[in-house]
Amino acid sequence: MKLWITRPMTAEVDARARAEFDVEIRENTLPLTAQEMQRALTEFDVVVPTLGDLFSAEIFANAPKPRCKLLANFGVGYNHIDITAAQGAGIEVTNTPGAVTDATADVAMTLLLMTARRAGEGERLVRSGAWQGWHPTQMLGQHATGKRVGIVGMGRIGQAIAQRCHFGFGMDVAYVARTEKMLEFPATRAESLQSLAAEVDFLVLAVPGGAETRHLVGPDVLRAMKPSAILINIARGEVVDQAALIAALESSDIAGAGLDVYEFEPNVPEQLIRMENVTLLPHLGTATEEVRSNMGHMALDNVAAFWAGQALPNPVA
Ligand SMILES: NC(=O)C1=CN([C@@H]2O[C@H](COP(=O)(O)OP(=O)(O)OC[C@H]3O[C@@H](n4cnc5c(N)ncnc54)[C@H](O)[C@@H]3O)[C@@H](O)[C@H]2O)C=CC1
Ligand SMILES: O=C(O)C(=O)CO
Repeated sequence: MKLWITRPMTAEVDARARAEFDVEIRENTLPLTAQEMQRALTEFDVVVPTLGDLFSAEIFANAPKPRCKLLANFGVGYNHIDITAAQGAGIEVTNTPGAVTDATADVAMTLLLMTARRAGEGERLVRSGAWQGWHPTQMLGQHATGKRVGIVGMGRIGQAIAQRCHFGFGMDVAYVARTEKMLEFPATRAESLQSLAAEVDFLVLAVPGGAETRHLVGPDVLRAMKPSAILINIARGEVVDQAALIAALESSDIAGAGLDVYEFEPNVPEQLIRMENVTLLPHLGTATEEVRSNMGHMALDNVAAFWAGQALPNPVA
């Protein structure tokens, strides 16, 4: 079996891959080009892609009889792969659920606290040398403890965020979901995203990306939010209509935003970069050595199961 790992992984994952498989590890850290995706489908039996590798229907259509039989995605989000087209081409897809959950929830809390407490702005002030010292009304932010948080996408990460908000910060938790969730702490299911947006201090996005959630948060939802509210997005950039978000921030319809992901990643609009009330992180959700190793092992477990003819541990859809 020929395996292609499309980015360098942590040392332990690379070492395991080399020990267990006939593997080529691509040195480049940028997304695959269309030509490389064709190569992935025609020259390898199994490929480990990741976010940014846009395996569109067109890519699969251009490789009608692919050698590749498994895309073992590195990451839980798989909105960059057209699953229907992959399956139509006889290619299975797996992902890495669970390995990412706590780290991504931690980054959601980082963004929430940094934005509410103006931590990025404060850091920039200290580094600039312009800080003139403490005084009672210096850089007043928003108190987070005891406030109301609304979670959009009450899955693994959404629930881990809700848990942190409830147990760590005594927040009131509300959410939108198709079904009521059985949780170990109190949380209210809102009737709609619009009504949730209207009643919370922090609106946190944790839904998968893809056509179904594209621009889920647009002008209507942003207008419904309180002027004091903060939007947090750790999901996917396109879940938010970025132009509408910029407009809402510019007209003070909302108080701020904490973003780990962007609609046209890694392109971040100048307007957002200029705003002091926006915290901007470079898609750091799972960026720890431990978590990236766990994700890599999970992807390789799927590869190994596939090659042994066993049931795939983490098939998507
Ligand atoms: N910033 C980062 O580095 C990371 C971002 N992510 C993103 O987070 C997403 C969620 O991951 P998990 O929690 O593991 O997935 P999950 O599948 O456990 O949870 C997603 C939840 O969203 C719900 N949902 C889907 N559409 C919805 C809608 N329109 N309204 C309300 N709820 C909706 C689903 O029913 C599910 O409960 C991933 O798909 C990925 O895009 C994941 C890991 C790291
Ligand atoms: O797992 C994902 O979906 C990510 O965004 C990065 O870990």
